[in-house]
Amino acid sequence: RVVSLCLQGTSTWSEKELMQQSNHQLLILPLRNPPSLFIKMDLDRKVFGQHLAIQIVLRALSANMRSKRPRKPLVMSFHGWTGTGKSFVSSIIAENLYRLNIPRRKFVHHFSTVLHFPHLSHIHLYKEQLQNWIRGNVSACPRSLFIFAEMDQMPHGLIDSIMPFLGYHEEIDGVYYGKAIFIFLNNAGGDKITEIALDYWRSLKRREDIPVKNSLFSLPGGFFHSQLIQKNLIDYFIPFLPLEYKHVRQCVREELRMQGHPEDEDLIAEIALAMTDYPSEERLYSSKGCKTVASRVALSI
Ligand SMILES: Nc1ncnc2c1ncn2[C@@H]1O[C@H](COP(=O)(O)OP(=O)(O)OP(=O)(O)O)[C@@H](O)[C@H]1O
Repeated sequence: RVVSLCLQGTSTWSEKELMQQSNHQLLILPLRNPPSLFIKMDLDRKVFGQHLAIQIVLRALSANMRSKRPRKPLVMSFHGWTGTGKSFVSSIIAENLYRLNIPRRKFVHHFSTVLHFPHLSHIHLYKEQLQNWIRGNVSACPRSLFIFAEMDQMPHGLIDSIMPFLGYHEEIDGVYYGKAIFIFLNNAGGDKITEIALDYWRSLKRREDIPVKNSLFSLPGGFFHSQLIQKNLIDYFIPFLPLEYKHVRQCVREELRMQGHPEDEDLIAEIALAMTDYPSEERLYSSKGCKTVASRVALSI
């Protein structure tokens, strides 16, 4: 009966009231607005070692959501080593933007370069499909969230094809894009971020003291040759720091809890120690972040 769902506005309908509306063609669902309190609680509780990323994400979201009619869509680019929480944070954002437990596939669109755009020779087709997908979904639901994984492997021409949607336009062919949110996930820049974190550590400074405005965020290489950068369409470059022993311990503890096992301190220390492998001398960071924690816990129990 619910033909189309859409997330909009600041309505405070209850779930029951929403269900009563469900015979309408278009069901407008309330967004969490302002979202920052809920997201902040979730990010602070679930994400370890990423104070910088959390801080910037929260500022970015509240700036965008505060405005009734943002002048451009919010575009954030997450950078960092594998397993540091880029996808995790984007799913927390997705979960928190919407108040109800309704399938999020209507509003949250995930693209994986490897999965969705595997053949370079089909790039013209992909461009058209991608533009149509974005246009169609934003015209149905202005507050749509688009998450692009493995952005650094995406063919440049393809990224550039979504450029018109990311800029300052009142409307394009009758569609307003200012409420859409785009998140790009990248490993590009991860080594540089680690280098800076390491410098801080070596000069006995706390990583929490790395300022938000740091040169590390003018990141090089990979998809940065794209027009997205040259045209300044990315609003925030968000660094994900490499995870330390204590963060991996937190991930292991959380994983044990999730898998319903007691918190075995020896096992927590053993897994975290085995995973902290970089640099080879100091063994300060986990080069896989928390990515393999779940399987290691499953294997060890
Ligand atoms: N900072 C973190 N705090 C808590 N858990 C984390 C963190 N980073 C990673 N994890 C855990 O590890 C899993 C894998 O991390 P995630 O997929 O977010 O990494 P990623 O940075 O997106 O990696 P990749 O670059 O390989 O895609 C998450 O689902 C989460 O359970």
